[in-house]
Amino acid sequence: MNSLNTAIAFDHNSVALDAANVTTLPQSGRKTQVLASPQELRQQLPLSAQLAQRVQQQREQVRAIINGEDPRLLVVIGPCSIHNIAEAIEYAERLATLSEQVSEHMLLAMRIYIEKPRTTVGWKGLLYDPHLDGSADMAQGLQLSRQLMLRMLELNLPVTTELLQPLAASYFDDVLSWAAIGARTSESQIHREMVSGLQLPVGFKNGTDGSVGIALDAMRSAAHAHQHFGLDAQGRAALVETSGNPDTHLVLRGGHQGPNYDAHSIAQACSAMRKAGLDASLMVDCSHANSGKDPQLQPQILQSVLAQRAAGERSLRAVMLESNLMDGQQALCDNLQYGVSITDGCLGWASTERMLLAAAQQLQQS
Ligand SMILES: O=C[C@H](O)[C@H](O)COP(=O)(O)O
Ligand SMILES: C=C(OP(=O)(O)O)C(=O)O
Repeated sequence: MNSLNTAIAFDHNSVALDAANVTTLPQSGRKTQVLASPQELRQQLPLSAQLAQRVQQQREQVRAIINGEDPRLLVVIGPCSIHNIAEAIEYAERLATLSEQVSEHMLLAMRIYIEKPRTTVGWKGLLYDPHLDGSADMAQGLQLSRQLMLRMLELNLPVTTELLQPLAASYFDDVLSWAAIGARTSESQIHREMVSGLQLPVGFKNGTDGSVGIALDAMRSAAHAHQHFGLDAQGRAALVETSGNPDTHLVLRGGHQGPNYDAHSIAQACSAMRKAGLDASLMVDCSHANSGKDPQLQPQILQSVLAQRAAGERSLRAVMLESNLMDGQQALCDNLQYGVSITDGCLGWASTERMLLAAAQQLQQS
């Protein structure tokens, strides 16, 4: 077992799994193990009243930016995925310091991405496999993920993530200030239903093929009340009733045809949103298909967003950036380099800091 995420200061007593917790349904081909319920995890790792108030304030700030009432730029930034808790905390401490320096012009929120949607197969994230060795210790994945998010709140950083597995959302949604629905799931009714029950701002990404329409349909669906299948607080199968989420927006992340952050693509997206009766509120993802997965291109994509804002484009309210302690990416192996992503390539800290300080100055002048 890789000891990467066991030798840290968090105390993480995994929920003991005994034979009674392991079941195989007849003729199903599936073995199941019982995990802590959302309520149990929240009781074990509670959000204090003080931090709960902080989350409410962070959500209000994100909402105000997304709805165009606060002129600052929302910057959702951090590693493509979290695989090492100590590295994530070091990154967060640096980001928290930088956040204070740029707060007049930008709201920095950290990516705590614990679930990764894979094109085919691959490591699926801290939640699923915290030891990085296929042992799938999800009991510990749940604990480590929530502990890390609480630590981010103590550092005064808004916590953001991609909500990939709808059944996992209630383990974490009380601590989040913003969430993404990824390119591979924006078209999914199940994800739209989940978003309709969240009390936080959510960005729907355009599809991997570049289609923006699916994200706009998603926003309209998520604004509605739904009844759907899900979990209750005790982790039992439940009918879930939601009231609709009005705080959603579009995330442009490029597609198979190339980037979609240029002025023409932005104008097209805004016009489609208005035609659909939606507020034209956009985040540009400077990574993924907008950068062709070259992390070093992210500063120039951010520059394009800033130039468009300076030229009067008011729909550009947020950006996403993939950044880590060190540049680049590495394959998952036994001898990992410190601070380097094991999923998509990231911009290293030195370039990240330079980029954001320069951006803050530009925003001041515009
Ligand atoms: O953001 C991360 C990746 O782009 C996404 O998880 C898909 O990764 P994959 O194509 O390497 O599976
Ligand atoms: C997987 C991600 O993005 P996308 O859904 O755009 O591929 C991500 O932001 O980590």
